[in-house]
Amino acid sequence: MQDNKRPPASILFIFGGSGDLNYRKLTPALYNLFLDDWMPEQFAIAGIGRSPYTDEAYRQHLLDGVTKFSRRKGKLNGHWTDFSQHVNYLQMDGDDAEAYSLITDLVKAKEAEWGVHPNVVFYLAVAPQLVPSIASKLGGLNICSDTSSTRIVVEKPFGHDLKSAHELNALLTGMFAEEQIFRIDHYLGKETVQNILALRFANALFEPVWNRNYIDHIQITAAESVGLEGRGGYFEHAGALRDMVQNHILQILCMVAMEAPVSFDANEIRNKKVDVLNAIRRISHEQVHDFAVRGQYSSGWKKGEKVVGYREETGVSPQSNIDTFAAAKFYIDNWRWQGVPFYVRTGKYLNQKATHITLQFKPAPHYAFPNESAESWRSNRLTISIQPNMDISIRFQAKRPGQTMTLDPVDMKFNYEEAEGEHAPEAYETLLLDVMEGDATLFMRADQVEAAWKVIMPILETWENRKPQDFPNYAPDSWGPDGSDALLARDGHTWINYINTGR
Ligand SMILES: NC(=O)C1=CN([C@@H]2O[C@H](COP(=O)(O)OP(=O)(O)OC[C@H]3O[C@@H](n4cnc5c(N)ncnc54)[C@H](OP(=O)(O)O)[C@@H]3O)[C@@H](O)[C@H]2O)C=CC1
Ligand SMILES: O=C1O[C@H](COP(=O)(O)O)[C@@H](O)[C@H](O)[C@H]1O
Repeated sequence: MQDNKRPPASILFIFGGSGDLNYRKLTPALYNLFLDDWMPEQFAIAGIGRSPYTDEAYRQHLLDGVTKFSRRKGKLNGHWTDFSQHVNYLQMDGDDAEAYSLITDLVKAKEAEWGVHPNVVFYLAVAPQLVPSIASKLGGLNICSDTSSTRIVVEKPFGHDLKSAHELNALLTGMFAEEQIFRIDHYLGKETVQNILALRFANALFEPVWNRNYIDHIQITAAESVGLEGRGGYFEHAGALRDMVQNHILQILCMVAMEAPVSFDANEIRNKKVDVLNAIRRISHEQVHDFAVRGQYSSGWKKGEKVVGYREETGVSPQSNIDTFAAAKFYIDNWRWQGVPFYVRTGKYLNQKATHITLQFKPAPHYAFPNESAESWRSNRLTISIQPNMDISIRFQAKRPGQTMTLDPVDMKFNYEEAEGEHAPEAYETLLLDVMEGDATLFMRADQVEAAWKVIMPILETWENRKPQDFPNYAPDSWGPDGSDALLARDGHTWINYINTGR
């Protein structure tokens, strides 16, 4: 057992307690924190929704989710009964102001029972249109004026565009202090994403070459092998650029490109990241065609199974112009990154589930190896695999054994799980623990969210106004539309598809 410093006494209210996110992610994460001894000594969890559940039926429903989705799978360690005694269900409509007395009553009861004033966390795992109504009612409760112990967690998507994100920020910051607001981007809770900071700033080895003098270009891929999984209704109002690039991919890009922080203070890290977003070159609507590519999948075959096209998915318009694939090229106009393109892409139904970052180094200044092709320099790169593999590998040229000076690309690899010998926590475990501890480092600040929207607005607006002539334009199991390859080919590059193919 680790010697954990547990958070103080806490009550978590989960709006959307009867929903999918809680079932699949939040409760499995909380239960894992409990098994790993990270939950507070005194804690209570109240799921909130309109659906009727008795406490017992609700706990049974959550156990089903834990059994299916916990990283521990079958090894649940038999402590569910202990854990579930801390869980209750509050049947209430978030739009009904009167019903909020259920919340204040529970806080008072726990305060009396525990003899301490607990931290109170309101987790809004509900559709975005419900957030303003619930947040305003919470903002009116006395407990929310205690800025040190009451927190509100807001799920993605944070706004639909720059204007709505700005309005939502105004509403939230009108009721809560910024330090009470935790805007989730679950990629920031992933171990391998956090490890980018350790790799860069805990080692003197990499930082000297981490700039325009040595790096030719950077690729960030967040490929998904799954399709919509019944989320067509949501995706029709989102698209891949909104769903993945505005948040997760731009946050990864910030981790790769930011300057060294002076400390791990939440605001210090977030200042450095927002500097990156503000330095991303704005592209005009006319330039979008040269800098971004969109795609939508057709029907076809996925690992031997017939799958329907996006336009045939439930909840999707047969004429839909929504992007299920997005790729873009960004430049960061600052001293470190001037002239270095950052290529990013994401898509549904692609060939692999693979999220990775590749830093392609420049050619050596003089290449005295006559047997090698002009392209050999491309073998010099560093790849950070975020998922499903969790590793960092450096590819470089080495001499092939024998009497001639012939080179082969070889990989030097660090595998996170092999090295650490234990299962890494899920992103939501890390983030929920941080919320209970009041550490906002891995959460988005208001200005970060808006700066990220500013980066993608020209692309979004252009795509919304100019309908694509060629949708659907990629097949399931592929790597996206031809235009995505053309985006890099124009600069003389190709996508590095999957680090484990050995290419
Ligand atoms: N599911 C996932 O994997 C992910 C989800 N998210 C985000 O999390 C949020 C929730 O998503 P998800 O769980 O999938 O959505 P669901 O549709 O599964 O759940 C919605 C929840 O909201 C509750 N709800 C709806 N109306 C009210 C109301 N008037 N008062 C109280 N509760 C209400 C529903 O409960 P009831 O019907 O009982 O009232 C239900 O619990 C969304 O913002 C989504 O984008 C983000 C990342 C991943
Ligand atoms: O936020 C989202 O992320 C998931 C991908 O998350 P991952 O942790 O499995 O990589 C994506 O499928 C979903 O569309 C999006 O809303």
